[in-house]
Amino acid sequence: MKANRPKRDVHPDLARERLKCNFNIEEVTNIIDGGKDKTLERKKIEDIALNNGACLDEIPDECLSIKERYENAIRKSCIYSNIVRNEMLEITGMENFESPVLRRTADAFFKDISPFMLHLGMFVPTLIGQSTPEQMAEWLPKALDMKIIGAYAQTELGHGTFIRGLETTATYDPDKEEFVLHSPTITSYKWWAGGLGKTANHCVVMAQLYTQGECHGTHLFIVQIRDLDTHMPLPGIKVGEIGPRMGFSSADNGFLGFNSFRIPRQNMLMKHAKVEKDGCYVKSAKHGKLTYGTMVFIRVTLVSEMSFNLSKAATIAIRYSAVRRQTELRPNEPEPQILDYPTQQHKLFICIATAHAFQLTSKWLWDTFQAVMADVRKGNVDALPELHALSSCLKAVSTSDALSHIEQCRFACGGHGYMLSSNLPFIYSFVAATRTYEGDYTVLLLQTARFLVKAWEQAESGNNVTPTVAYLNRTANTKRVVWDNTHEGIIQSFQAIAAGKIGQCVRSIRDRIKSGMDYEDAWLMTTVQLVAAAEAHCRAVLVNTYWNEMIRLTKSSSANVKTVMHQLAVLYLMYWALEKTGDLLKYSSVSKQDLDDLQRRYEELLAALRPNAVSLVDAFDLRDEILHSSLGSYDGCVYERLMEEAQKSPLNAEPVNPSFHKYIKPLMQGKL
Ligand SMILES: CCCCC/C=C\C/C=C\C/C=C\C/C=C\C/C=C/C(=O)SCCNC(=O)CCNC(=O)[C@H](O)C(C)(C)COP(=O)(O)OP(=O)(O)OC[C@H]1O[C@@H](n2cnc3c(N)ncnc32)[C@H](O)[C@@H]1OP(=O)(O)O
Ligand SMILES: Cc1cc2nc3c(=O)[nH]c(=O)nc-3n(C[C@H](O)[C@H](O)[C@H](O)COP(=O)(O)OP(=O)(O)OC[C@H]3O[C@@H](n4cnc5c(N)ncnc54)[C@H](O)[C@@H]3O)c2cc1C
Repeated sequence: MKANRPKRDVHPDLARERLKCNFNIEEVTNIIDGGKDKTLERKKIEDIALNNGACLDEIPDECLSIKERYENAIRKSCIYSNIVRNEMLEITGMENFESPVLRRTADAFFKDISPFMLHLGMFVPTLIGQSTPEQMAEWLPKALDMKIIGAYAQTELGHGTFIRGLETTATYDPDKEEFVLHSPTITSYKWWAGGLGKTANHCVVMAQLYTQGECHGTHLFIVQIRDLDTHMPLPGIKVGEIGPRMGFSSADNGFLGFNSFRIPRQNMLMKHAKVEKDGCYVKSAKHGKLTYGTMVFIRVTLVSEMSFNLSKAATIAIRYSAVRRQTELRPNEPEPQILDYPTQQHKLFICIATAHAFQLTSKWLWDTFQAVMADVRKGNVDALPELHALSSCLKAVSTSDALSHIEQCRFACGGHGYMLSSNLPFIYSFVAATRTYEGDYTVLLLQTARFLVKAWEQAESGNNVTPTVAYLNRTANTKRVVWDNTHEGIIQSFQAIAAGKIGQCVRSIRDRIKSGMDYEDAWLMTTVQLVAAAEAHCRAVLVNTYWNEMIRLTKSSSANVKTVMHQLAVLYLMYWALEKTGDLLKYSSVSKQDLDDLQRRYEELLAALRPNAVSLVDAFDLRDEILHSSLGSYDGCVYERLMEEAQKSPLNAEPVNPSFHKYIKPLMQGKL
């Protein structure tokens, strides 16, 4: 059901903030979107999706039962998919079905997540990345046209991280030219796949392939699990929803078990390896991990996804902080806007800067991903290890940083930030999951660490290393870098910290081996340091990439846009330098005086950014329908919206709840 929202005048405090803006907001929006044409395209897509009000709910999702919430999510997913299929893909181009604009516009329909998200987010990319041309011709058009709806079922009850340990089996039967899928134990049940519980009729399944009596490790299979007409699970399939969780409430994450369930031979996704009719196994991939390609793709897209979520949280918290007034600074003076407190600016301006850092880095990462994939298609897999290391650490650090900054945004909104109507709890719980799914934080940083240790050893022996670790060639054999408080100096210090930490890991591993440990134990004992080293490497990549991209993208900007973009990037460098003072003292010549100076300059920068704060979040150009926030709407009518949302609580539907007569009154009368 559609809800009509009253149009209100902009709150005078927000109106005054907007008058203070000294830069061209649209120019900054264009930079964030990736160009003027991209902004226009985004607006056009948003207009198509949002101007008919289909996304608005009379009753907030959180006030519905689990079943109602799911049914409402399906209703809206169907409306949204229809718009995507019929109107939006014409604008983005069919090949850009994974366009972040489509993903972001979907947020207007779902405070939480659409049950179809994994269909477009993982099922379709797996078809594209893992199928032969014949398989693609068979399934992709149906999937894009929503004739089949898919999920990605890899994780099992007993194993998520360790893919090689998955237990589901796919045993080839040459007589019938079929694979037999089986779940031999309770721990082998698929668990978690989004959209699997109630929505999907197909899924991609990762299973151990057995043929001619031999196990060939994990491979991907496409499996129909429900009847297309009745939607009933097919015989041999046990499928359901896994139950309530912290977020993802409308995503029907599911479980799935197979009882000797048969699929045709052609349902093994055979781009990188195949099973012939007679059962002969033929591997064509030049790299053993190409079947993990969908995960790498999602890790890459998550960096931009984190920028988006952070920009939403920052917009909410900064608009609210401009309207909220609290505490007298001096007797009898009006209470200041809480945005005037430097402590509030410290919590929030880094969120704007980080959203920019992630957005600019994500575009660069996406281009790198595309280039490496183009090489892989030509048979050259040389750059895959670097891409894996890069996408792993950027996924880990961007999701982790976004999560803690979003929590800061909630803290910055005091009690009202705890209200679901602020939308901050939804954003937080969505982002909390990203730190775990598609590879847990620690696990992915340890993957990057493997690459870094090898790179360090190469650099140590005088060999050139790949571009993202090229700093090792300069710093691997240097003890401490000379501190220099310019942006170049700070970037070099981050590289020196990374090189110093990686070197320390290598020495720890070697020392442990010398004292009698085998390599595995020496590595294991060093993993706390290895995680820290990979994080440091990621920070070095982030500061360097953000800075370079900011300079490149503002080359033809107006002077004031250059200034404000520059200020944000400097803020980002200083914030992290101050967060890492212990490391700087260890790996650079920084002195206490240098750090005191840095702190003072950081505080001055907060003050310099203050007048532009509201306009900087306006530049994210997030429509109210996408923000879903009583605290963050463009007009800043915070108190009216909080009250309006409170009226929607089902508990306010009747003046006296029946439980009064049933329990409270008897208790009061001593009759219970
Ligand atoms: C409307 C439009 C929609 C568009 C949607 C667009 C965007 C979507 C945005 C948001 C998404 C929204 C919602 C999505 C919600 C949820 C989805 C969640 C899905 C999932 O979670 S799926 C399951 C994901 N699971 C994991 O990630 C498991 C993590 N584990 C692993 O990746 C691996 O097991 C491992 C930890 C990397 C280890 O693998 P293993 O086979 O044991 O290998 P090793 O022995 O450790 O390493 C050997 C060697 O191989 C290298 N390696 C490993 N992985 C890769 C790789 N992927 N690529 C290249 N190389 C790899 C490794 O580094 C080793 O190399 P050495 O040289 O050191 O030997
Ligand atoms: C909301 C959500 C949606 C999801 N959607 C899907 C989906 O659509 N499809 C799908 O297949 N899966 C999905 N998943 C599953 C997800 O990919 C896994 O939960 C994730 O990969 C982590 O695996 P795990 O749960 O087995 O954690 P575990 O691997 O058991 O990790 C538990 C802890 O052990 C630590 N640990 C594990 N291994 C190591 C190691 N080698 N060294 C050091 N520490 C280690 C981790 O750091 C972590 O702290 C989803 C998960 C969530 C939360």
